[in-house]
Amino acid sequence: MIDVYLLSGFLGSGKTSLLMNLISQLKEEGKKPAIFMNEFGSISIDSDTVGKEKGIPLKELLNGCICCTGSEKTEAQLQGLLEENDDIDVILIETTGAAHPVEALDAVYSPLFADRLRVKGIITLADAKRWLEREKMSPQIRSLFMEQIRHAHIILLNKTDLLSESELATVSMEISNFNNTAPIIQTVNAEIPFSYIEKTLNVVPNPNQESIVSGRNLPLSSKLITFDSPVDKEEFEEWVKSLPDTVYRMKGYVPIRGITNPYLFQYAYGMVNWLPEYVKMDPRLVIIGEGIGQLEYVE
Ligand SMILES: Nc1nc2c(ncn2[C@@H]2O[C@H](COP(=O)(O)OP(=O)(O)OP(=O)(O)O)[C@@H](O)[C@H]2O)c(=O)[nH]1
Repeated sequence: MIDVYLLSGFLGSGKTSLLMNLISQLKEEGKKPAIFMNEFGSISIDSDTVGKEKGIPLKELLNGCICCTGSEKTEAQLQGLLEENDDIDVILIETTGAAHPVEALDAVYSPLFADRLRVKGIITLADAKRWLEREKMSPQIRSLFMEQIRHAHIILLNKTDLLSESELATVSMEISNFNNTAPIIQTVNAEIPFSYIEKTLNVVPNPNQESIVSGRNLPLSSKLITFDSPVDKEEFEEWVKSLPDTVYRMKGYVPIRGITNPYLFQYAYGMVNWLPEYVKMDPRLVIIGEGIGQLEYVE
């Protein structure tokens, strides 16, 4: 299993700085990290910087952000990365600053990789100065900025050098009230030992919950459901409608009674989408949401 870490955070919060720090630490430890990056538009300056680090596989999604270009493309990219490099230990994903954490998670978690990738969690860079000035943001941007912090499994309160001690105390307190499950680490230039991140996110997963995002009391988690036998499509859709609205995303291959191959099933924001598959995929479904550990499909 390859460990996957998602680096989240608003535009300019320090994600690239963190990525560079972590790469050099991992290389010092003799590990082989791979990087997945995404930026809006075409060639990004960030990828040029990282490309200078020799010997690290870099797959960049150039045509938009990792989360909105469709998961097939991400899956293909990940597949390529895994095929070309069979000795990767860790994958670091720098999500675009405009990504919602659920979308970022969604992009890396595919039923295709359930046996190969272990998503360890989301590390969010929170720009301390921007937090203080968040009232100046438009409501939509502010909400994204705050969602990234709310769903973090570890928060790096970055750019602390730009704040006075009393401002820093205020920001730390406000953020810990806002997300009371993630540890908050004050950083400058996103300097943090990788061993801390590894240790914090390294908890033994509960085998009953098949949690893909491991960790204790995490705000966001995922769950894998496998199907032993084909289901009735209408009953399945009824079940989908009955789910709590803290289920944000589902995708996978659902075996339908009377149809040869499992259908590709997608669910996002209340919308359901079915697509026939020409290949027989393993019948399993991934659910991403909050408080979903006990969800089961029963006909
Ligand atoms: N003063 C200060 N500047 C910082 C700190 N961390 C990062 N910066 C600067 O902030 C700018 C953005 O940092 P990046 O690491 O590129 O942030 P990013 O989140 O990758 O940015 P985008 O790719 O644009 O979303 C750079 O000019 C950094 O040098 C910090 O702790 N203090």
